[in-house]
Amino acid sequence: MTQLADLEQAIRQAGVDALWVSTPANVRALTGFSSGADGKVLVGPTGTVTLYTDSRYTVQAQEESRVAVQIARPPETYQHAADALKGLRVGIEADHLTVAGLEDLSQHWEATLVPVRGLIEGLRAIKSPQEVQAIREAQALADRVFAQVRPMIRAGVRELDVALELELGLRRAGAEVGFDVIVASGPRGAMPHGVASERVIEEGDLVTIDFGARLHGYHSDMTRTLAVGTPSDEMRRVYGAVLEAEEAAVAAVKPGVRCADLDTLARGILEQHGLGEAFAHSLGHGVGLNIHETPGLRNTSEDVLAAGMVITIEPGAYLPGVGGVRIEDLLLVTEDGYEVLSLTPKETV
Ligand SMILES: CSCC[C@H](N)C(=O)N1CCC[C@H]1C(=O)N[C@@H](C)C(=O)O
Repeated sequence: MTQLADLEQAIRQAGVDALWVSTPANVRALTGFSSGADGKVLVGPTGTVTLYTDSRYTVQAQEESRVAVQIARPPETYQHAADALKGLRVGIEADHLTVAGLEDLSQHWEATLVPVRGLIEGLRAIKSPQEVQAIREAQALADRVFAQVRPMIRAGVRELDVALELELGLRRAGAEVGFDVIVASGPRGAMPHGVASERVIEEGDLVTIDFGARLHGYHSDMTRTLAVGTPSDEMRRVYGAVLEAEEAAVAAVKPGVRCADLDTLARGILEQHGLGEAFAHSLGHGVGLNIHETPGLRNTSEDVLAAGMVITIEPGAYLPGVGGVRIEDLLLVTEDGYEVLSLTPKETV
């Protein structure tokens, strides 16, 4: 729910007079239209916001959109906007607009098209109370589903069946499945994005489960690594190291902290345990309409934490041929620190 005043200021700062929005999550954030992928938005030079979509969505757009709706298909969409944009500098979303899309706009508009990056994404990083509530509910629902499914995670069960139960649980509770469920057991745990396979979980395995709900468009995200039976001493040591890094990074979350510094903190702890090389991804990310959004908690990030951001902290260690561990919490950055939204307990391994 991006505020119009903030949007106008960001557009001015980007040095453009108007903005053509084609990124689905940005379309949704600006308008409330839930089929963002089938809509485009023009923020005009006077600050007027128009949602363009086609006649399949007439009723839906009228019900959902907070802004004026124009039903049209390209090329009428472009022609409709052309007069208002003559001679202006119009921002286009460089991270999303295709080369073909750029050609179409150039053909129809007598305007200077200026690539902009991350303009609306930056505004979306700070969530409104309503957005926080949607994420909170999505995570609470995911926590409940995890508790229901937990007893079936044992030796002899396929990863796919664990994923299916999680998906069914989310669906039954009224949510969507936020992303392909990761269930990575035994040596498959060495794959950070090891989506559930036909592998049968064995005694002594660690099992990494990373899943999320999507509710009213907003995601949750959480990872737990569980032990089935007694894992090797090596994997128990790795688990302890990842837990230490996770807890230290969570404890350091507060407004004003540089995301790059948080990544360095967690990475440093894993390095002390000889697992620096094994931490094969960034520490975390913002969560909202997209599963991965601003801020980026990685060592090259310029982002700084601010109250109202919803982020993950998810260090991991991945040992090819052996296994892996990841522990992830979902956090709201508050005025004086943080609130952990993912309430599923971490197990003793
Ligand atoms: C396909 S959505 C995966 C959600 C998951 N919680 C997640 O964000 N993961 C899993 C391990 C790595 C991490 C990830 O994909 N991080 C991105 C932001 C990166 O580039 O490091």
